[in-house]
Amino acid sequence: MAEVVEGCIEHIIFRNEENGYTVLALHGEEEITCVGNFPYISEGEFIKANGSYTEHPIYGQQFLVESYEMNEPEDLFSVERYLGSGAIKGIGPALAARIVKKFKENTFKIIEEEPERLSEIKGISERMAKDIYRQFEEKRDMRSAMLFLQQYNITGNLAVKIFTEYGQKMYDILKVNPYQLAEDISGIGFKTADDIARRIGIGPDSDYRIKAGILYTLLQASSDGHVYLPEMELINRSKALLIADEEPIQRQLMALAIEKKIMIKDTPQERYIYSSVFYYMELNIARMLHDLNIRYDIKQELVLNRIKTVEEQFHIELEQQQRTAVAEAAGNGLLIITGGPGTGKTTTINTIIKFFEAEGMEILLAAPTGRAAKRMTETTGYEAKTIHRLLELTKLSEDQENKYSFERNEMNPLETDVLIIDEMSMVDINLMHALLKAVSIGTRVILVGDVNQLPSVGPGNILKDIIESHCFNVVMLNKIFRQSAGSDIIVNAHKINAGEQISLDNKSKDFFFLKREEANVIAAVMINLIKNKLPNYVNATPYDIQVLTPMRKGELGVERLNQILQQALNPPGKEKIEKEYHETIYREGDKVMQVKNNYQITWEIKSKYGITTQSGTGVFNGDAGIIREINLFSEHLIVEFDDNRLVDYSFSQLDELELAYAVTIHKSQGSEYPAVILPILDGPRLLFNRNLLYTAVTRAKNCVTIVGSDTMLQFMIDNKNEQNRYSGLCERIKELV
Ligand SMILES: Nc1ncnc2c1ncn2[C@@H]1O[C@H](COP(=O)(O)OP(=O)(O)OP(=O)(O)O)[C@@H](O)[C@H]1O
Repeated sequence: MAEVVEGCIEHIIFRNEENGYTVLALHGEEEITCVGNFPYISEGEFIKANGSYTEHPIYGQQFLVESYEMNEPEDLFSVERYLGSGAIKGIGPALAARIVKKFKENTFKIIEEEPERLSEIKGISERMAKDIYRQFEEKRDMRSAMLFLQQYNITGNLAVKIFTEYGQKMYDILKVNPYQLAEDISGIGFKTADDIARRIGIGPDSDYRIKAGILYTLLQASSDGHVYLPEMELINRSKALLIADEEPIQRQLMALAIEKKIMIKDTPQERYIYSSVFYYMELNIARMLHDLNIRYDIKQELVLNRIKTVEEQFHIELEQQQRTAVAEAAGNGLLIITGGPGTGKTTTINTIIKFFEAEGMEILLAAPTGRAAKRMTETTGYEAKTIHRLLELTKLSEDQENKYSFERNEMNPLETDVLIIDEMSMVDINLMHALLKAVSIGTRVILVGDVNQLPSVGPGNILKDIIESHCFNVVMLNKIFRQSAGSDIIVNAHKINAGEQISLDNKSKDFFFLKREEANVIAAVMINLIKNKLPNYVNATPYDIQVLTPMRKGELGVERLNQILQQALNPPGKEKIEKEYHETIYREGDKVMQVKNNYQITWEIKSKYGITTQSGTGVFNGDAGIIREINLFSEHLIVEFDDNRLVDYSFSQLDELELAYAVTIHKSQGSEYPAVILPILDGPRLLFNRNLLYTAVTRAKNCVTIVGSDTMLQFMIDNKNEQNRYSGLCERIKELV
């Protein structure tokens, strides 16, 4: 039942700064605990709140606030309390008492209308009087802005961000073009802006709306990996989003092109539409690649001698292709090395490093993810960084949450003679652009990767486009070495890639197929494998065994499998604390994965006495860990990642974590696991392709077990149709020749 309570905020018990969720003690006729969304409210202020009483299992009776308004404090005691509460910096209880004693019931009026009179009070200078006035105004403005935005369901940090960005202009912008918010403020997308626009009464055919819808459609396409869209596809998608006709969309396309927000690229066959940012990125990448591609005059003999030394050192003989790679690396500014698992990429990189080292050259190594960089460090014996670290990522400012920039760029390039990047298939257009900007001409750049892996999560098809342009030196390694040839994981990966049948007779030591035709049976088999069969076989813990699945949804999708596997592998227990967040239960002992890059979050490594011995920042998309501790009172949980790194998450950051008993094959890119289980039964035909299966199989170091349907497995091997990605880099590179 809706009720109204009124009173003074005695004490703020808890506040989540992210979303404004607050627990406070309200002093009215009686003491009430109120919970709800109260950003920007201070102790000592007066509110009148609508809501209803609820019973919390631990904290007892609470008043759940749905909406509230500010009341001016009425009696002198309350005015004094408010002023002295700390709400206005520089005024403490003693000064508040003096102010109220002098101005009595006119106190607020004086502050607002004749603030200079405050300096009549001992202890307040003219400057301070001005400052009090400014703070008072700011608070009032911010508060009215908060209340205004609350009508549109914008609360917490987001509301503060909007007001901080626009100030008093906020009202005009909201009235005329709320779509501006989607462009200026991270955290507001087209949907939110459209929602605000509708409530404000902006018509569905407003020019601003159509333009914003087109830009949003391009943005959405980029989250599917596209760099541009063909015109008709863009129009059709925009029509569906905006529920509008083609004509106004065509018109606004032209307007956006004039404003230089989009670029139109005509080809003989089709017209492509880019967001301007991506268009220039693509163009610059193509140009920078050409600029780097310088020929060096290196004596073949020298190269051969060096290779010989390395061969003696490692007791191997390089294959012809590997030799070519070393010679090309020595003689060219740009080289691409590609090959599947076990084809000797690492061995080639190591020889290249030795060559340049002997030449006295500086060498830097990097890879796109933390895990890939770690692996590169292990296999080369030289420190490899993530590309982000290499480029010295910095945050622009505290209030611009997701805006990052790199210290290393064209003004301050990397100081090195040689740069080797591994796992290039995971590098998207943004990262490639940032990377190349930081490389000066004359640096030798060696890009290594497996072009048959799934393309990057972010937009673009960088590695493939560079190779297919046929404009640069590419060495393809395709021989599987003897050591690797003993592994059916590697042999089968190559067969899958070539569209050949693989043997499913289970005579292998590291590649198994268990035919099951029902989702629940498949789930039960997987549990048995993880709990009982595989740990001993691969000498690993159940946590090291990773289930990889093609989809998020469905009976064998990530979401359902995580629930089933959580229940089987980490069931609830008296001693295990859990927290439910957005319909997921996070429980102590759960396996979780960070699902976005967070460069700011800190980690610590502690000694057994609990003393921090090492600390740093950054947890990256794809990093997996275990929940060690959940604290319901402080609303935090602690996750332990690789190398005993402990990371403290507040509950409001739980969006960054997902259960990771099962993860999608897409998310597993760049990671390796001792053992992988693949449930393959049924799903969208487009998704079930060779590329996906190949990526999944190559994630396993020691053992792959496929559980499911052999027909579907064969279908995947036969299905060469990769999901289409619109990317124009290959063309841009060719155009510049
Ligand atoms: N020329 C060679 N002669 C003999 N063995 C080789 C040669 N080159 C590589 N190898 C061996 O083949 C195996 C695979 O090589 P390497 O690790 O370099 O391949 P890779 O392409 O990096 O593999 P992955 O992508 O799976 O890490 C290793 O055991 C390596 O020692």
